[in-house]
Amino acid sequence: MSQKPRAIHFGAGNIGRGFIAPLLSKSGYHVVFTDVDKGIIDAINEEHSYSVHILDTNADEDNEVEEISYVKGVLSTTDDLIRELAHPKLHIVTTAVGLTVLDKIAPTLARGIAARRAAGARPINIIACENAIGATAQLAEKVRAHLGKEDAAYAAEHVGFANCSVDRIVPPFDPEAHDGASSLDVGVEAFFEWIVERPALKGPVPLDPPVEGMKLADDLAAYNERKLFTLNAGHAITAYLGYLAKYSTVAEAIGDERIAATVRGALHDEAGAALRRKHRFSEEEHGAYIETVLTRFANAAVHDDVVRVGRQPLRKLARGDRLVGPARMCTEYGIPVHHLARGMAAALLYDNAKDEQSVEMCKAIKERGLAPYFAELTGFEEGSEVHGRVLEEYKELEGWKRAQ
Ligand SMILES: NC(=O)C1=CN([C@@H]2O[C@H](COP(=O)(O)OP(=O)(O)OC[C@H]3O[C@@H](n4cnc5c(N)ncnc54)[C@H](O)[C@@H]3O)[C@@H](O)[C@H]2O)C=CC1
Ligand SMILES: O=P(O)(O)OC[C@H]1O[C@](O)(CO)[C@@H](O)[C@@H]1O
Repeated sequence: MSQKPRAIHFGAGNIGRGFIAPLLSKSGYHVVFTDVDKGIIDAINEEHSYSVHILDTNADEDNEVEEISYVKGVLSTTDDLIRELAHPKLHIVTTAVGLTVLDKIAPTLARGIAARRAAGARPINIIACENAIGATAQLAEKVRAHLGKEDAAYAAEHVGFANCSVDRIVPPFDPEAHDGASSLDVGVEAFFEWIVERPALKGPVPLDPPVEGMKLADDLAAYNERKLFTLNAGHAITAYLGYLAKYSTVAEAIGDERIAATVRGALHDEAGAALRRKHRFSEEEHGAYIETVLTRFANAAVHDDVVRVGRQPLRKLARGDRLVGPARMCTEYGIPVHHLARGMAAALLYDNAKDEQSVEMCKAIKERGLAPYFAELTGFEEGSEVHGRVLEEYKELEGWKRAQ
């Protein structure tokens, strides 16, 4: 039996296989993937390895390939997973399943924690690598709801729930377009950033062994907001405007000067101005961060569909999320929002019959009216400046839609 420290990763999808597991594996952890998808788990247990293709027109070297080996898979619906969660060599549990799935994995994690208490096992850290501020805190609350009193007391002492900011663009990968690639392979951009909340970690800090590429921060909130309100905000605006203008990928959409101007304005003059005020990022440093983000969007080597980046518009229009979040921050600092208003309007026009949230949103706008619905969704009251501007932008963008 391997004496390596172990990591369990929930969600053997793009970000799991393409970002988190590779860092853990390269740092000396034996990675155990768990997923509801039996096809992926069976493939992992047949191959025990796969390749990460670095696809980046911005990188010095194109088509670099990293081999990830010695991985295994466990179906998340079986008791094998509880045995894995109770393993004495388990150090870390990560997730990349989607924010809305955290509810579903919480009872399993609670059972795993109870089994660790019964076995007197070592401390572990749980990190939810989802696109949201405080995703791990949300998971922790859901897990605690399933713990008895003694298990909760054990968890408080021995289980770290650390929030993080997770940034790497990993769209679905087409193995057929790459010689010799397998169905488990993934295609990623070269850039990555994983920042974890240091004060929440249990046991040795940095982790033992340290995870190469995992940065630790005492003030995660600043990095979290910087990422969500820059990369994700700009990405979402590019995707929604790109969809309206009938582009299929983010790289194509950002190549349209009308879209690029809106994204630049939203990131530099609005979200960026508010982030600099709140978190004291220097103009030079934050400007460079935004420019890197824009260069990443233009990377045509990763084929990133606007419908992937725009998926679930209601989650993206939630109050603390990537569009409304920075707009609210702007209003707190008296910064007018023109470009972000256009981005929110484009999100409200996202009409994709294959996306459940888009269907729900379009139906609600039709039945309840745009003005009250937008106010209810975002908290921007009817009659407020932002509300009025979003309505104006919506009307103008309807013209884009008709023009196609
Ligand atoms: N793909 C990307 O570029 C990035 C994604 N993220 C975040 O990472 C998370 C995952 O995104 P992707 O990897 O793109 O999605 P994905 O769809 O490729 O992977 C999610 C995986 O979770 C599995 N899953 C679903 N329900 C499950 C359950 N109950 N138990 C165990 N596994 C389950 C799915 O079968 C799938 O394999 C999302 O929160 C996303 O916002 C964050 C940064 C980058
Ligand atoms: O994964 P979500 O939250 O649906 O949003 C897509 C976003 O996530 C990413 O995949 C990575 O941060 C971005 O490409 C994009 O902004």
